[in-house]
Amino acid sequence: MAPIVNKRARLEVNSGSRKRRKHGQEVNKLFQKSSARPVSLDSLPWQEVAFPESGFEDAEGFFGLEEISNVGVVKDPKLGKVEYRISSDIPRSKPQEMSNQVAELKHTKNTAPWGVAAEDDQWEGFEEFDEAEGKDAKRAPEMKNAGRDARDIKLKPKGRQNKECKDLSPKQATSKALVNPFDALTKVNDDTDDAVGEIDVSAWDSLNLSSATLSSIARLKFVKPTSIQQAAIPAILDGHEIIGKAPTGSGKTLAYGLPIYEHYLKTSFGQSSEEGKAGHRTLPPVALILSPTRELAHQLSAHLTALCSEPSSPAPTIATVTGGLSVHKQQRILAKADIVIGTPGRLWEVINGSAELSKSLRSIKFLVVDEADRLLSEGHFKEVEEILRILDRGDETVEDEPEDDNKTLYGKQQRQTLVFSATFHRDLQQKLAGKGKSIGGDLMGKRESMEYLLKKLNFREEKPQFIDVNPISQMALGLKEGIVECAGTDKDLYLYSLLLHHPNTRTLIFTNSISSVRRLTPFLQNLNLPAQALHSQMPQKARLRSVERFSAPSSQNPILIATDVAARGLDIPSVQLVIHYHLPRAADTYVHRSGRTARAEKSGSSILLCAPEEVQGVRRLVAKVHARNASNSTEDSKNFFMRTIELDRRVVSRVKPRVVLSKKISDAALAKEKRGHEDNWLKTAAEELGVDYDSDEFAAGGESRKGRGQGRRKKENEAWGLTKAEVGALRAELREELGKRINVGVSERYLTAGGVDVDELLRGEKGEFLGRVDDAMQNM
Ligand SMILES: Nc1ncnc2c1ncn2[C@@H]1O[C@H](COP(=O)(O)OP(=O)(O)OP(=O)(O)O)[C@@H](O)[C@H]1O
Repeated sequence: MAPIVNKRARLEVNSGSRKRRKHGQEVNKLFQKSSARPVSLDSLPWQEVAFPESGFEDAEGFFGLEEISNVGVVKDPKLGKVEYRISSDIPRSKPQEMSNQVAELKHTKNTAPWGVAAEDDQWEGFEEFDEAEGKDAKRAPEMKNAGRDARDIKLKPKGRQNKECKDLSPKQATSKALVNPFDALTKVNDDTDDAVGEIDVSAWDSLNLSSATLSSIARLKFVKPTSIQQAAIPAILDGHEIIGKAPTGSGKTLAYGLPIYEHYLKTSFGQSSEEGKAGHRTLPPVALILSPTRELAHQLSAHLTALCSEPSSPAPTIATVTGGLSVHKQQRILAKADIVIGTPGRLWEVINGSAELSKSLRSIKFLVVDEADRLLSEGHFKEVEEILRILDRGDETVEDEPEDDNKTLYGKQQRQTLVFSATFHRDLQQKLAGKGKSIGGDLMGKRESMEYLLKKLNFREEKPQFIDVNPISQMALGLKEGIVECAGTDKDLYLYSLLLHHPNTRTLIFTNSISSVRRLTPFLQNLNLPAQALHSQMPQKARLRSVERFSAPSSQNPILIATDVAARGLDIPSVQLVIHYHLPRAADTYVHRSGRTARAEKSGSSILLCAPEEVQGVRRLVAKVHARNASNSTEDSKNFFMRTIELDRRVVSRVKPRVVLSKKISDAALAKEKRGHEDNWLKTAAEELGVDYDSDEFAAGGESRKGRGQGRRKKENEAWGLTKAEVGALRAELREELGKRINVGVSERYLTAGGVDVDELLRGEKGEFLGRVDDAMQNM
């Protein structure tokens, strides 16, 4: 007879006495308590039952059986499913103890060798599970395999069963169209499975989450909910609509992600076995999540995938719909999705062309608008509006439409709209908070209003709940802010010097323009710094590749130069430094850019390179961003939200030659590239007009033109005019410069050993604020 693979949970090792039976029942009760946590089958230290030395020869058929002690099997009353639980009230057996127990078992006469105590088996749930859900294809693989012939079962290495499932559900694995660079960011360390059992998540108890969700949270090792999660989750689970405001990096994604998952689980277990047999959920999507950028959409997808990868629970299919990928492919993926995440433009394109998709999205339970102030701002709202129009289209025709089961499940009237951001415009915020007059100075403009938001988003509730977990500040607590003053023409020099002062630091540099990203990337690469570019005109794959390289744990000294496409929502672990190469155009942009560091209660620095012509702007910025802080601070502290950082001028002047050389080389390459594009364009235009085109003549004409930009054009022409040999010579010179030591005084050392303690400067032990907040406010 072929061996059977099976697993059994065992509460009591020995059988027999009434006393022991009673103890077993008491133990079982402990597993019903909320402190008992669900665990995934694979995370348990299953022990193979050793073949008995004597007396049980006829037990051959049970070879391959694995057992576990002190694990309860209980039925989750909320989800109606059976699960494995461990309790901190019951000490877990160590492997050694377990093998002792097995040894003991071998000599216990009336106990079967595979660990099932003949009388004392407290576990009665398996049969119930089999009966109720026996045909459900979504059961944990081990459960499905129980009792089957091993020839039908693809065995995985012991202790690593279902590993792929941990990273990605099978459905996700097959539907995944593109490698998501954010997968690595949210992947849970598989090697610490055992430790998962030790994570105490009792701090989440008050949120009333199902044990499957708690199990996921334990796997993510989130010991307690963040403030926004604590406040928003119960309200969402109670069916309310939410406008949530919380600082950057404070866990807003899971504030809506957890209720979505909870709802998904609830409705999935409610599916009929016929639907289960079909291999995927046949219900419409649970949620539609709108994101302002492609990168954020992919990151949200990875974040939710990590949450929803509980091996013993069904996993939702998450479809990410962003520009840069094939519409048809995305339509196919979307058709099977349980959770849809997308950027509004592409999403609209994809669903607009399909009546079926539009129809199924009209039945969503949750509409999430992440980074809402951005998505609802002028210039971006149109596409969101189009999507809302599609979602609500059925409203007028609802009476004519035949009754549809899907609608009764997530009827349009039951849709919950959830809106989140770290920043909201001042007027809107005031109105949402139900306060009268704005105290002024806080972030934000004038256009938006409560009525505007309510009207635009078609909230079902008359007044959604406004949750603001930190009315004082949008900035993360662990963030230090600083300013480096320099001439506008010296920004490249100071940027490089600053980077030298931060060796091995994951640094994100923000600029206001794509052309600056294009220029600074080769400039830093020439200086042997591994800079990556990110801007909206890059092809999608290159964008994802840049993020992937920047966030790879193995990257040394990673640097990403980006436009504000990376300012919102990106959650790249261990970004320690954000540099604003240009003063951001709006105060909320400054908040979001700076929020790429100091996330999840970590610390980080945000440093602004400030040219004299930007000083007024910086003062206004400080006044806006820190106004509320200032009004809550003591007289002494309120002047120092941002500190000036004095870089060692000797260092700066010594690195200048290499900076000049690197600039010349990158300018030459860019000028040639630009001229190449222009030439092509002009040649085509000239051909169409039937005139001759001479590029030198055109360049000379450009040079002779007077007015604004003349100096820049002249420089561009000079850079373009450099020959290959001249560029080669510059490169050789630069190599030599880079090989030189930077002598910074009495003790000669490489700069990378850390000449100036920028952190000390940011702590305020040196340096002084560029402008007083109160002065700045007077100047507004
Ligand atoms: N309860 C928790 N405990 C510990 N870490 C958490 C918890 N919830 C979320 N995190 C982690 O905190 C980080 C930031 O979360 P998230 O990206 O959701 O922040 P956010 O508030 O949306 O930020 P932003 O405003 O910049 O978009 C993530 O790495 C996430 O995994």
